[in-house]
Amino acid sequence: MSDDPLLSVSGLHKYFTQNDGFIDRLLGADETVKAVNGVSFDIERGETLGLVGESGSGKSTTARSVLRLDEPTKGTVSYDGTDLTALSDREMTEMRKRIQIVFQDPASSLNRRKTVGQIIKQPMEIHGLYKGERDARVDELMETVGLPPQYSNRYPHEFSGGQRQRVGIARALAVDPDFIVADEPVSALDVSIQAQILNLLDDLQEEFDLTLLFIAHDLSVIRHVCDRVAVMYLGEIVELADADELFSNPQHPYTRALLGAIPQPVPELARQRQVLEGEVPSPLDPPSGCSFNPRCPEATEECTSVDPTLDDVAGATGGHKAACIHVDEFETGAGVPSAAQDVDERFSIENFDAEPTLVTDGRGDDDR
Ligand SMILES: Nc1ncnc2c1ncn2[C@@H]1O[C@H](COP(=O)(O)OP(=O)(O)OP(=O)(O)O)[C@@H](O)[C@H]1O
Repeated sequence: MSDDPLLSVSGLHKYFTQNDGFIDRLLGADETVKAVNGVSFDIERGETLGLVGESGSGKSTTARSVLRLDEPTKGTVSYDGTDLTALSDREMTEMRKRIQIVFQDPASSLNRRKTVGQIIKQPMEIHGLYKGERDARVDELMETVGLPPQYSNRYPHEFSGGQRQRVGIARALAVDPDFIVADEPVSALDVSIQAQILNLLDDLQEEFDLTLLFIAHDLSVIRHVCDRVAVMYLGEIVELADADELFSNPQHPYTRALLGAIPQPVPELARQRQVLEGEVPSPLDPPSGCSFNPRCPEATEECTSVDPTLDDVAGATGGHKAACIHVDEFETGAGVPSAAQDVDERFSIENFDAEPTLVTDGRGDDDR
């Protein structure tokens, strides 16, 4: 870690208060959803940090709180030395030129009534950028993301799912940001199209010197694009490591279980894997002690009362941390023997060079 990360998140909390009904409010019966509960991480310039975990673990809320799309309850978010949580709304709007987001579902995140050209142009208009050159810039951005510029006057429904996500990426690039949050950018897409979009993001990162926070629930996707990975469970980071280290030497039982969920073609290895049973508990009523203990195959009595902190893994390199009181008792590198190899095969290079085909029949569903 350098002393000068682009993004530094410290002690971030986001609690939602639920008191839906009139009676609840009258009785003061608030219920607190601890969606993000004390998360800290840095992202270096030019780095891609992956945030992974099951649905409901708090990944999107972490990203939204970093961008102040949800106001953080507590904690600091330092971006290039500026504490975002202390900025006025006007200052934050100004800062959003530098920080953009790509959403999961391009179908719902693009305005159906606007042409893709208008959609890509809009951030430039909001921020008063590229006056007089916006049309030319739309064409250039469409080319950059692999879409023919002559289709800029078409509507989102005339494009396929993968192409719509390219439009979402072009929109994010329009204001020339240096940091992009990609919130499950390929989850809604077919696997072969996922590879194209991941490859595009890889290329763009290099071309535009981007720093990325990449959110996914699928470790295979994370493996392909991320330099480092933070594993989230019930609002907390339970493991943080370089991507190679995480895949070859997973420490937290939750990470091991997530790795075990990656499809395993070798029957012998498939039998060895840990199965993750049950669901993420409600953040309205988290378990005491380690929040993973009710589902953890390694849990002991102590785990029901001791809340583990995210500590350095003994003997590991590259800032590998895990939040588990039993971590030093586990066998090193004993996660899922060929998980890394499976993932590499799934996103093999053959999947990467397919040219996008534009949908011209108006259905726009050929590559989802
Ligand atoms: N606006 C909100 N009001 C109340 N609870 C919320 C709100 N937004 C999120 N939550 C809750 O916070 C928890 C974390 O949700 P979040 O969407 O951040 O998880 P996630 O890991 O991104 O999952 P997913 O992949 O399904 O989006 C969930 O229990 C969710 O129901």
